[in-house]
Amino acid sequence: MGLVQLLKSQFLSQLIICYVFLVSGLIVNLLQLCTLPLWLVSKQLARRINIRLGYCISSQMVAALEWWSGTECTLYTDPKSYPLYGNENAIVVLNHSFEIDFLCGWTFCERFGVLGSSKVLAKKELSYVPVIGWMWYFLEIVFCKRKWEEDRRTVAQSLQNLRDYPENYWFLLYCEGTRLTPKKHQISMQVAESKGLPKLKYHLLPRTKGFWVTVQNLRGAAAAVYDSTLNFRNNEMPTLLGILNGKKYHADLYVRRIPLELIPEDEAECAAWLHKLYQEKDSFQEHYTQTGRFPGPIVSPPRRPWALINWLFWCCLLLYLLGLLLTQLISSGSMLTILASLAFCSTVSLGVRWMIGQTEIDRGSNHETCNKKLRQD
Ligand SMILES: CC/C=C\C/C=C\C/C=C\C/C=C\C/C=C\C/C=C\CCC(=O)SCCNC(=O)CCNC(=O)[C@H](O)C(C)(C)COP(=O)(O)OP(=O)(O)OC[C@H]1O[C@@H](n2cnc3c(N)ncnc32)[C@H](O)[C@@H]1OP(=O)(O)O
Ligand SMILES: CCCCCCCCCCCCCCCC(=O)OC[C@@H](O)COP(=O)(O)O
Repeated sequence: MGLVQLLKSQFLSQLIICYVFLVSGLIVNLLQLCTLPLWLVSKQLARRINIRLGYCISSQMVAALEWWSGTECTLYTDPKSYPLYGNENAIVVLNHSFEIDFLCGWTFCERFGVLGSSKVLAKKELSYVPVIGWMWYFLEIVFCKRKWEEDRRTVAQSLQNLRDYPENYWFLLYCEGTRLTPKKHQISMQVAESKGLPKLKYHLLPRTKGFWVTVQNLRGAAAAVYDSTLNFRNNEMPTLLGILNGKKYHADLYVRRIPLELIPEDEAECAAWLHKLYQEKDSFQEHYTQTGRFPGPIVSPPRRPWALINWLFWCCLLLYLLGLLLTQLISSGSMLTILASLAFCSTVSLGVRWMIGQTEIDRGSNHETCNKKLRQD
């Protein structure tokens, strides 16, 4: 193990990264809160400011992936579609099999200049996660309770609000609705069987309602669906803790651009279209397993320096302040202040560990396994 790798694997290095992320994140959340009155005066300006503030947070995680762990991301796509990426609104459909799939998504957003404005249909529980969840509130992220009776109205309304969004965005949709586990896969394939649908080997059966409502409400605002299939080389199952440890992974993403006009308007036809899409996605994963690559040419976008620059800025500022604080602490010699500082460090460490827990599949929800309709079936 080299010296740099040894440094990356040290608890202290990781604690510093977490401290910078948490403290800068809370500062940004506070600044976002301050933009609230501006929404009344100029909504579009408030949105543009929040895009940049949001970037300060999400790009730190991208920097950890790209610069700290050195993870490489390869894009397989049609060169004719490439110039459109980042220059139009799009709905991204991505497989939900890995703990850091969202982070790989963010990396591509960063490389195409839409990181600050990127959107997702996220479960409501994530809106309570400090820093990220609170940031999402100001970025008009669409939350769902995964209860269609309630979601059909709220999700449609939130999507309508995005129609006049001032900057290009990608709207991410995990149609599988939850992360893939063997148990969830088994149940999902029982549902497929009961509906007379072909079984999928690498995906859960897609939930079609969210996709339909998204396409219908963003028709005319989004130009295309980016069908995206992600996998990692060497059968790796990457984790956020691995990234913080400085472990390097290699992600491969296969993207097909499908103009939105090609997607049927009728709900049942749209659902059938999505099921067919997932059968195709399954065949791409099979191809990957067999050959170690996706079909089509590689057109990889380079990483940009902005995420690193933002990260270095926050590191310098917050480590300087921490240094000042520690110097005062040591010179004061007060036992109480020293104990309070230790308690602060432990809180940062535990707080971020809890946040990282949100990304862990083992701690995931039991959505699917406790689906009411399924139990009735
Ligand atoms: C060039 C580069 C391109 C791309 C780069 C890639 C990406 C970058 C893009 C953007 C990045 C942006 C942000 C990323 C950052 C962070 C994201 C992090 C995480 C957030 C993700 C989540 O939180 S995922 C969870 C929430 N999302 C969803 O659930 C979406 C999918 N779900 C739906 O659409 C649902 O339909 C619903 C939520 C709208 C409603 O759910 P509900 O459960 O109430 O309804 P159902 O859909 O289940 O309806 C009932 C029907 O389902 C059938 N059923 C029952 N059991 C199952 C089962 N196990 N599997 C499948 N189907 C089932 C049931 O029979 C009913 O059938 P009907 O025939 O009656 O419809
Ligand atoms: C700079 C690095 C600092 C690292 C610490 C940051 C930790 C913050 C992480 C919070 C990110 C929250 C995003 C979680 C995304 C996710 O994957 O959600 C799961 C859902 O889709 C589905 O949930 P489930 O039904 O449970 O599978």
